[in-house]
Amino acid sequence: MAAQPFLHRIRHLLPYYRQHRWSFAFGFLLLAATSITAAGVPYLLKLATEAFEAGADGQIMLPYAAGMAGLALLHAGLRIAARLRIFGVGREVEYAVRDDYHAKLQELDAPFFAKERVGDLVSRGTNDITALRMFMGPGFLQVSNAAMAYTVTLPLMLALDPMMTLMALAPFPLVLFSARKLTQKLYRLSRAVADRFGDLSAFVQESVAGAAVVRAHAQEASWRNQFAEQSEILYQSHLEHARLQGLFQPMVMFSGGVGGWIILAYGGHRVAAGTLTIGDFVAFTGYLVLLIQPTVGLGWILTVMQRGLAAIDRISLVLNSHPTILPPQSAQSHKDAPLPKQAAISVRALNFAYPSAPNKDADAQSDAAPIDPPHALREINLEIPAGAFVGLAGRVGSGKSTLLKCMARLLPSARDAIAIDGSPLLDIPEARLRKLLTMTPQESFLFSKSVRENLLYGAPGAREELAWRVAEEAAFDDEIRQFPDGIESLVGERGITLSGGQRQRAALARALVMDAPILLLDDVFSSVDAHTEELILNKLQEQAGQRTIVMVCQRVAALHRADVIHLMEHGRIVDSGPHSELMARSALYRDLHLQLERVEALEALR
Ligand SMILES: Nc1ncnc2c1ncn2[C@@H]1O[C@H](COP(=O)(O)OP(=O)(O)OP(=O)(O)O)[C@@H](O)[C@H]1O
Repeated sequence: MAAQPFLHRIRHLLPYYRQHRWSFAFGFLLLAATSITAAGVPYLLKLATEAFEAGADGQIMLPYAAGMAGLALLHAGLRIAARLRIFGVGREVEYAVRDDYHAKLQELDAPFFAKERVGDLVSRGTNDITALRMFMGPGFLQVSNAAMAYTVTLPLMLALDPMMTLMALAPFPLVLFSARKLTQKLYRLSRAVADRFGDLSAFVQESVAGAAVVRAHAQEASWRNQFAEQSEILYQSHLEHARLQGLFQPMVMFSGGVGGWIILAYGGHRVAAGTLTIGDFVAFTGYLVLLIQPTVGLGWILTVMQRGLAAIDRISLVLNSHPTILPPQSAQSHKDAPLPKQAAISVRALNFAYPSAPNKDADAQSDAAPIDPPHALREINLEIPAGAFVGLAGRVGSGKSTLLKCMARLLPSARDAIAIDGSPLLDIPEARLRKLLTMTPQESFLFSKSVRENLLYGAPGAREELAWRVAEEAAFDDEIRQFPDGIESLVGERGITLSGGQRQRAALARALVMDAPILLLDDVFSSVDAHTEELILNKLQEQAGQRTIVMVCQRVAALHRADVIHLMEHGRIVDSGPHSELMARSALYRDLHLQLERVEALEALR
């Protein structure tokens, strides 16, 4: 990564630079004016000294003093304006990159999130974007400042005395040489700090999300030790980074100091010998001081730039990622077509394998042949007529959820593998697909908003009556009435203030709001008692024939009601038929049924 050309690495930033190019150019002009006004002060000092030498009285100093004060004021004003302009652009770019980063996260799909850690993604979106702003704002300002200071001051110094200029700058090549040498190391350490910070954020995120599990297994001490270990690694990375930075900064200051000593020794000797006027000597010293500040800042600039580049590389990993399911090319034909009341689904020779998890020892085993991940779905063929009530049954891990996710286009499939009403699933525009089909996943995720906002999530402008209607269909309305603030009660982050069964019914009601012709339900009754489940199924069955329902279910009562049940085993559909037929001919189904009945009988005893 570090070897990639600079422009290639910052290519994501170029459009933002382009967008603000006039602001940057104006900021740059202001900086140029700042450097010119700064260089004016030593020149006035030279004139004043020369006038003094020529025997002028104190009165004649006044215009010089006033000129210097005026220049200093102008200099301060210009510098403030330049900083405001360039820092402002840095903030604007930070805002836009953060927006794009968030939009990209919304666009990416399940396979991307399967390999990334939430905490690390948060760290990229916060910490790294802040580093990026430092790169774009203060970093850019200091680089431009140094460039302008050298461009304006060096010719003035050379015009005064080329030999003395060369002597004063003699230590600087050493600084530039060491800066070049240190850059790569500084990048490596900056990247390590950012990566370790990402690791720690991911750990903290997991700690918070799994706090109850940690406590339930009495693992607090071990978890604390693991945190301390991660924290120590980050601390060491910071320390190593600071050591390098600490080495460089004094070195630059020392070189600047050496330049000053040379001027004093050599310049003083020249003044004494009468080959240099005191005025030129004073001006020369003033110019050198103007160069020392940006040169001393070089250590800081290098750090900010390398940290910024590390941040760009980390953010680019996300911005360069693409969803595995690409938006359809032939969206036009669907654009204005009315939604059907019901829709049929056909699945042909569908195969699916999850991508294998990244191998931590990949480098060590680079010669080993990659292991093909096992297929989660194999040769699935299904015809689900419009308005059908279909059940999917099978042992744990047999592929039921994967099949539903493929149907909902949350996981990728071959172009001709799944069709809705004859149209390939991949050709249906996203907005239309989400109106055509709603899926309620196994883990019901709720937002930290009110119950009403959660239920109406898919129809934000809808009236409260709709929320109550779907809540009733999901047998959730009575409980909502008992909440302290009724339908306006907050559900807490991820629905933490609700029971598992309440969360499931809230998620089901949220899906019902969409009123889609196809409803895909992934085990939404697992935490709901048998009586409540019965109520919901009755409601759903009242709509039988009106919408197509495909339901993964572990409950006997639900399976009894399905028109047809597809029985899955090891990613295949091994049998299909209504409950009675499967009971008569499938040992696997009878076995499963028996297990489910036992579980339900135990639940009834509780
Ligand atoms: N994100 C994933 N990455 C890799 N493998 C996965 C992933 N999700 C599921 N699998 C694997 O795919 C197979 C099918 O899983 P799936 O969740 O579809 O089963 P299921 O029948 O729905 O199980 P359950 O009844 O427990 O929900 C399993 O072997 C599982 O380990």
